[in-house]
Amino acid sequence: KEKVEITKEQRTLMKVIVDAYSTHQIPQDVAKKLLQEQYSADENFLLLTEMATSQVQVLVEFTKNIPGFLSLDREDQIALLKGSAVEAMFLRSAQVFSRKMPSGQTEVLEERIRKSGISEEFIIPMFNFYKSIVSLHMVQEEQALLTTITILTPDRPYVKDQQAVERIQETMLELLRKLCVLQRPQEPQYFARLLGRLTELRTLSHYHAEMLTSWRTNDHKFTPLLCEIWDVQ
Ligand SMILES: Cc1cc(OCc2c(-c3c(Cl)cncc3Cl)noc2C(C)C)ccc1-c1ccc2c(C(=O)O)cn(C)c2c1
Repeated sequence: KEKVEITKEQRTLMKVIVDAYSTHQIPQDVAKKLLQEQYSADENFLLLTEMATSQVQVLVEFTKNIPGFLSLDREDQIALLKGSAVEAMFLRSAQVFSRKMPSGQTEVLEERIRKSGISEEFIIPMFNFYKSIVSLHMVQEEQALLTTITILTPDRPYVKDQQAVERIQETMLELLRKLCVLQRPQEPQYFARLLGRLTELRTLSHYHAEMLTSWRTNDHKFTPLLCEIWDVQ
């Protein structure tokens, strides 16, 4: 039986990442709007756009706290953020469905996503993904590390120094592997299941590109930040 233990520096790394992950959250006033605004498809789209914009700001702040990220080439930092934003946001929005948000916000959020002009062909895989994340019952350390690993994917478009990204990602993968072994000794495949979700995320981000196109053909507007990070308009 492999004797797994977390080293002191791994514990420090874990604390930095989890603190950053829990500190940067969507502001309450944005989340509260979920319950207030009325329910038209346009109103829902507008709210989701506002949440996505806020989520990107949260994501940028979180990423800056990933040890080693700011020492990467600046253009590579941008390429990693642009390449991973949708995947990180799907992970984060899935986690909203994992932990019940206060006062029925989760149900309202689901309704607003279902009624925001997204066609059924994308709604189905999106909510299947949410279910697959909920079923993992991830703890916060796992959520934070899985998001970090997604951001540090070396083979995103336009990344020049992939080795530098790989080195940091490997540190995070090793830490997550140990955590899984320690937290779930009865589930030896749990780490592999977590990484399997990253494959699902890639598929979702391809669907997402089509979602954006169909929204745009219906003349939906995005915010400047979303246009920049998603290369639309
Ligand atoms: C729930 C959602 C949706 C969202 O984007 C909404 C969108 C998406 C899209 C879709 Cl629908 C689903 N997943 C990922 C994408 Cl990126 N694609 O385009 C849009 C907009 C531009 C219409 C962005 C962010 C959140 C989100 C995330 C975290 C929290 C949170 C917490 O952490 O406590 C509390 N609240 C209310 C949250 C809301």
